Parts: sequence; C-alpha cells; structure tokens
Amino acid sequence: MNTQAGTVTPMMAQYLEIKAAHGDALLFYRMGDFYEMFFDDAVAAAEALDIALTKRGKHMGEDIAMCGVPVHAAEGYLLTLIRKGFRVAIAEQLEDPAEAKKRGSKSVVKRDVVRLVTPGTLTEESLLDARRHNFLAAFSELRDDCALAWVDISTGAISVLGCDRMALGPELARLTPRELLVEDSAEQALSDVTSGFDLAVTPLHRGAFDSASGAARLAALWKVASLDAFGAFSRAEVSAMAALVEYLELTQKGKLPLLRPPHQEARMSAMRIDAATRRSLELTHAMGGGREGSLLHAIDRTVTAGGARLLERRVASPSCNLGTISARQEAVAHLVEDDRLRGDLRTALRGAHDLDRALSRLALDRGGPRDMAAIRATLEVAGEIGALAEGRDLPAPLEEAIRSLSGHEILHELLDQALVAEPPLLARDGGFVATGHDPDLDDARRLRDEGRGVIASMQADYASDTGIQSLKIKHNNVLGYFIETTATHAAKMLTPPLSERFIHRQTMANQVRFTTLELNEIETRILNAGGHALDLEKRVYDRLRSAILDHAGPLGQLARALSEIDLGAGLADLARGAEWCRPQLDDSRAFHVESGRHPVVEQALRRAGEPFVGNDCDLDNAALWLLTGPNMAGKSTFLRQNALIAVLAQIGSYVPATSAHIGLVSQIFSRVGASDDLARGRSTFMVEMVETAAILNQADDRALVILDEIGRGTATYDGLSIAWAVLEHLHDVNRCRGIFATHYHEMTQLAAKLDGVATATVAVREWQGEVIFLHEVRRGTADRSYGVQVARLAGLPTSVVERARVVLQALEQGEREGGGRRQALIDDLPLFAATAPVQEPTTSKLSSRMQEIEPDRLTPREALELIYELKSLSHDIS
Ligand SMILES: Nc1ncnc2c1ncn2[C@@H]1O[C@H](COP(=O)(O)OP(=O)(O)OP(=O)(O)O)[C@@H](O)[C@H]1O
Repeated sequence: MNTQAGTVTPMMAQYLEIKAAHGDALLFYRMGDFYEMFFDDAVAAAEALDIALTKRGKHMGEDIAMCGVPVHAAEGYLLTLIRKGFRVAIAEQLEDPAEAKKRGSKSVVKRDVVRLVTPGTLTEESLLDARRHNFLAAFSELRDDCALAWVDISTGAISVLGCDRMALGPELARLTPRELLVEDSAEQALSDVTSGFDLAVTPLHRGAFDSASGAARLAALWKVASLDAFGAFSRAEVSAMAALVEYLELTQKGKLPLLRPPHQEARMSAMRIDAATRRSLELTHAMGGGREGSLLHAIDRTVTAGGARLLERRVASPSCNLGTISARQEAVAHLVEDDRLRGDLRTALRGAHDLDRALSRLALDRGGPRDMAAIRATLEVAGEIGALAEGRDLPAPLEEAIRSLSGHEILHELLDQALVAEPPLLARDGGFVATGHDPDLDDARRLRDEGRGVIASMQADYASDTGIQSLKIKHNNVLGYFIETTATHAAKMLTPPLSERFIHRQTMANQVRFTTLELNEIETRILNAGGHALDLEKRVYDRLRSAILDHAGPLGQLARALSEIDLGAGLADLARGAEWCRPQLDDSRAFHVESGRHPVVEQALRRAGEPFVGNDCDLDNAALWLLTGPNMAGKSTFLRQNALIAVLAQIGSYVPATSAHIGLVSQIFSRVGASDDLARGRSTFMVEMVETAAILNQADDRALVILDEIGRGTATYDGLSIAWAVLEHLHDVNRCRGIFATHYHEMTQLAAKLDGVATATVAVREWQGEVIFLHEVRRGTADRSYGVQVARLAGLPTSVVERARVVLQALEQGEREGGGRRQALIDDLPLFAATAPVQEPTTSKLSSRMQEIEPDRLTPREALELIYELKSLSHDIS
C-alpha cells in the first residue's frame, strides 16, 4: 500500500470510501488471494479469529493495523465472525488488475461490496445447519397494527403473522430467528423483549417499513397486480414483509433470492407456547442449547434435510386445528400400517437432495452445476416415489403430495441429457455439460481436444481432392497452420480450379505454401476452441438455470411434498418402532393418557438398559392433579411427559402411550425448575414469580398448565401460601387442565376442598433404610419426602446425613406436639460434633466384611486385594 505519513494513497482512499458506506460491518477487502482488514476492523477481527495482527504502511502518521484471511478458507472465518455477532461486508475486485493497469500504472483495481453477510442472510451450505431453518425476521409496528414477517432465504419461504408486542416474545421463541429487523426508532423500546434471545437486532430506517411503497414493491416482486392475490394483508404485515425485501436487496446488493409467495399464518392456529415453556419442555433445543436431548432430536427419523426442517417447524408450532391435525395423523397412520410402502418410501427419499437450498443458491447466482445435479437426482426420486404410489388408495395429504411429484418431466429430461453424471461444484471451469447435448459445444470440445486429429483428417481430404499424396498441413509460429506441397505441384495448385480454393502464401526453394478459408477458420476455431467451449458451457449453464428458475414454483411444491412424505414416514417409523399409539383428538376437555412415557427419558434409559415405567394421567374428572412424592421419584418426568404428549398429538404424530384421548390444548405453560436470570437482574424466585404471573394472567380453559414446585425458592410458609393461592386461582379462575407438583404435603388438603383437584403421588418403597424408586404414579398422597435418603444417595457425607436425620426427627416431633414444644426440641438438639452414631455404618461395614472372610479359601492375590479393601474401609473411620 506504501502509504506515507500524511498522504493517502489511491488504494487507501478507495478503502476508506467503501468502509465509510458500510460502517457497521467489518470490511473484507479483496487483495489477490486474500481478504484484508485494516484499522479497527483488523484489531477486532484478529482478536475474534485469533489470527496475527500486522502493520502495513501509515495513515495520518499512524501505523495501519492489518490482518487477512485467505479467500479459499474465508467461509470458516466468516462463520466464526457471524457467530460472534459481527456483520461482514465483502468487497471484491470487479476487474482484472491488468485492466486497471491499462488506465495507468497508478490506477487502482475497481472494487465494491458485493454482499453483506449477516446472521439472517446466510446461504452457504457450510455456514448453515441443513436440518434447521435460518430465519431473518422483521417486526413492524404501525399505530394500531403490528406484524412479524420471517423468511428463510436459503429456501425462499416467507411467512407473516399479525403479532403485537405482547406476542412478540413467544413468537421469537417459536421461530428462533437469527436476526430481527426493527424500525430504528423502536429498537430501544423493544430491547426488553429482544434481549432475552440469541439474535442480532438490526435497526432499519423508517422508509424500509413503508407499507404503501412496500405493497407496490412486493406486488412487482411476485408479479401480481395486487397482494390480494395471496390473501388480505394488514398494513403492518405488508410493512414487515417490505422491510425484509429492502434488507435483502441491501445485503445481497440487488440480487434478490427466490422468494416464494407469502404464507399468511392465521392467529391462534398454532398452540401457544411461550419462551420459558419451550425451554423447560426442551422442544427443539435442550437446556444446554444443542439439539441432542430435545424432543425434536428424540423423534426425528426423517431422512431428508427438508423433512427435518418441516419437523422442526411442526414441533415449534403444534396445530390447534382439528381438521389439519387429523389429516396429518391419517397420513402417519397409513404409513404405520403399511410397512412395505413406508420402507420403500424412506429408501427412495434417501436419494433426494436439499431441493429448496439448491434452488435458492441458483436464484442468488451462488449455485453451480452440482446444485443442478441435485435437482436432477431429486426429480428422479420424485419419479420413483410416484411409481411407488401408483394405483394405491392413499389418504388425502399423501395423495396431494404425490400429485405434486409429477409435471417435472420436461425439466428432468433436460437436466438428464444436459449434465454429466458427476458435475463439478463450480461452472467456472466447465466440464459439466454432457456430450450430445449441444452440437456446437461438442464441436468446440472436439476441436480443443482433437485439434491435431481434425487437421490430419483435413490433410487426407485435401490430398485426395488435389490428387497430391505428398500434400501436408503444417504449423509454424509465423504462418500458423498452412498447406505445403513440393514445388513440383506448384503449377497445378496455382491454376484453376485448385487456385480458387487454395490461396498462395509463400514460395520456398522446394516447397510452396497455401492456405484455405476453411483452414483459416479451423485454425481460429482451434485456437479459440478452449475458450469457446467454456463460453458455450456457460451459455448452457445459463439456459439450464433459467429453465430451473422458470420452474421454481412447481419445484418448491415438489420440495414441500417430499418433506411432507418424509415427515409422515419418519413419524410412522418412530411410532412403529417405539410402540406408540394413535391419540384420539376432539373438542372436549378430555386428557386421558394410559401408560404414558417421556420420549427423551425413555430413550436415555433404554440406552442404559433400564425400563421406563409407563404412567396414567386422567384429568377428565378432576382437571387439576396435585402431585406429591419423594425427590428423584419421577415427578418432573411425569409432568413433562404429559405436556409432550399433547405437543406430539397436535403435530399429528402418534404418542408414547398405550392409549390417549386429548381434547384440543390451546396453550401449554410449563414451569419446571426455574433458573436465575442474572443478566436481567432477576433471582430464581423472581423469575419463577414473573413466569407464574404470566400463567395466571393468560391461561384459558383450554390451556394445559404444568407447574413444578412453585414457591420453593422462598421461606417455607411464604412458599406454601403462594403455591396454595396459585392452585386455587388455576382452579377457580383459569379453569384449565394441569398438574401441580409440590413438596408441601399440606396442600393435599386442598383436594378435599376443591372439586376439580385430585391428588396423586409417585410411589417408592423403603427397604432397610434405603429408598427404592418405583416410578409409579398412583392416586393419593405421599407419606413423606425421603429427602434425607436421597441426599445420602447423592453422596452427602454420612455425618451430615445422620445429623439431618436427627434434626428432621426433632422437627417432625415438634410439628406433631405443637409450636412451643417444637422450639424446646430444637433447643435440646445435641451439638453436631456430639452426634455419636455417625461412624456406625462404616464401622459395621468393616466388621461385617471381616465376618464374611474365609481365610482358607483365599488365593494369595485375593488376600492382597482384601488387605487394600479393608485398609480403605478403615480410612473411612479414621
Ligand atoms: N417413569 C419412569 N420410569 C423409569 N425411570 C424414571 C421414570 N421417571 C423418572 N425416572 C428416572 O428418575 C429420575 C428422576 O426423575 P425426576 O427428575 O422426574 O424426579 P423428581 O421427582 O422430579 O425429582 P425432584 O423432586 O428431586 O426434582 C429421572 O432422571 C429418570 O432417570
């Protein structure tokens, strides 16, 4: 760069100009094989990427910090930067450096930003999770109207929903977008809602949200006279979609991705599940953040990326529409019954590629021949599946999906004959068009590859045409290709008719040289053949690309159909393998599950070779269950499994139970083990109370509420009083169905007072002072907590466990004998150090082990091991 102190080189001037236009992004400035970063960008990127920071020249007397990443490895670095919350502007060289030189030795290669990479606008396969959506969302607030729109630009699917500020949090929790666009003036006000999510908030100027110009722009985008063609959109809905499109144009620098016609989600069509409930039920993400351990992970048997994404969408928004649910259930049921069809479909689907993402890359012109081959392979799969379904009587959703599989024959044939079997990733180097597709291309390639052969065959033709057997076609750097005969044939060649065809070029001592128009032409063609072949291939590529994009609508439907079939077959496979049942769903308030299981815990136990105990839940007569039981008995598992069964039933799946009858659940609330939210300055107790307030204010009579140990984070009596009042409120005001787990045994008295509350407990057996967990939920109440025994199982020091037993005894005795007596018993407790029995268990262990020993039967090695064992037992005593 050679920047001198005080002067600004042309290149630095160009850099600064581009940077000024993209101040909020790191600028990747292309220099040959590297993307370079300068100044503060370099410092930030070097730290974020852990790469070396160097210097390059000076600017205004200061060193210019610099770092760089090689272009071929840029995607990995980009991913790291995006994950760390950066936005990256990519400035490419827009001309060959040689071009720039022609303008003068000091000229700078033209560069400009070709793309802004942000979390919500990724399309690269390597930067995306194939089985998850990557949503960019926009929230628009007009005076009395609000909406949320979201798009996955890697698939082109765009949706919109009327959604006020109150509903924004739950919707963000459902969709988990990576980036949210908001009007700049609203950014601050919305931060209360948005700060709880792992997403980048990008403010946009007001004009981006303008609904009037937005409507026109969207209509033009989808080539319709008015947006009414897709539904009646509110102004806020139009404004939110317009903001998405504006931002896509901005980040993709005018190249819009393929955007499918918008899908307008009906309010209340999906089960409402707020952020805390999603977290606690671990629907799509486990507590730790990953997919493993979540419901989604446990039930995902799909074999295509599109199917996996559809399942994610369904799990995130179970339906509340009976018609929709039963149609989906019907499809799953059919595939559960027909093992053969299910197996064949799944085998065929394994050959399908990610059609949506291949299409989207082609639309953005970031695709290549391999994406076309992926489409071809998927069309083949569609054909196979169509043949499998031929002549079968299928339920409506499958029938409809199968219909979308046909009608692509022309495109399939075109791709089939145009592309080689395994094309390269990029179109740039050619080699992807099959022989026989384009005669001109075949000629060009033949000339390129067989140039000498072509000349040889011309030579043979000329020899026979002239009757001069010694005629040769030769090549030198001065003349290029020429025809040479010996001087003896000169006269013949130089007189008509041969002189009309053979043009004299040179006479030597013994030879005469000629050319022909044909040879000239061939020569140019040979010379240009390589470049020409490449051009023709590119032309074929463009033709294929437009043929595919012209057919994008039906291909999108095909992709959806394959995902639907994959999802149905996946759920059926799961139901069959794990012995799930088809739930009965209706409009009633029933909730009757027999021998229900927790799908995730059951899988984990199966891996450990342990059985899961199925448990019934019947909220038909008493809509609220008050569940008591010892720690570790399985209360939380039972609570969650019933919520998950409702979710599974309403996505159209079978459920882990022997039978289930569920009246539609409109919303689920689950508070299971709240945690601190220190980032927002809330203690565990505070979080729990905020979340409980949300439930009491929102749950309606179709809600299912799962509450685990409400009030445990405060003093006993406060906690008990709160739990008591909450249960009464749920019973009298919310009138919802629910299960309430508690350690406050006093609360079971409420069951006698309130008709709609029944008690249940998780059974354990006590054996020789130890608890044995039976994991069986029974009607009735628990006799005690067994907390001390569980603490012992957890490895609390024996001395502490024994001390706890003594204190517990005193407290329980005091409870029985009345308040004043209790204080006296506490006062009388012996001091901790004086609790004698603490060592007994280990001493008796040692002596009972000694008694087992039969010295005459020990081998020398066993004797030695025994000494070690006894020594370690004696350590525990001392
Ligand atoms: N029905 C079941 N069958 C077999 N094992 C189970 C069952 N339910 C729970 N478990 C096992 O018991 C463990 C503890 O369950 P869970 O966390 O639900 O207990 P809990 O009663 O809620 O305990 P705490 O009151 O301490 O929170 C689970 O991790 C699981 O391994």
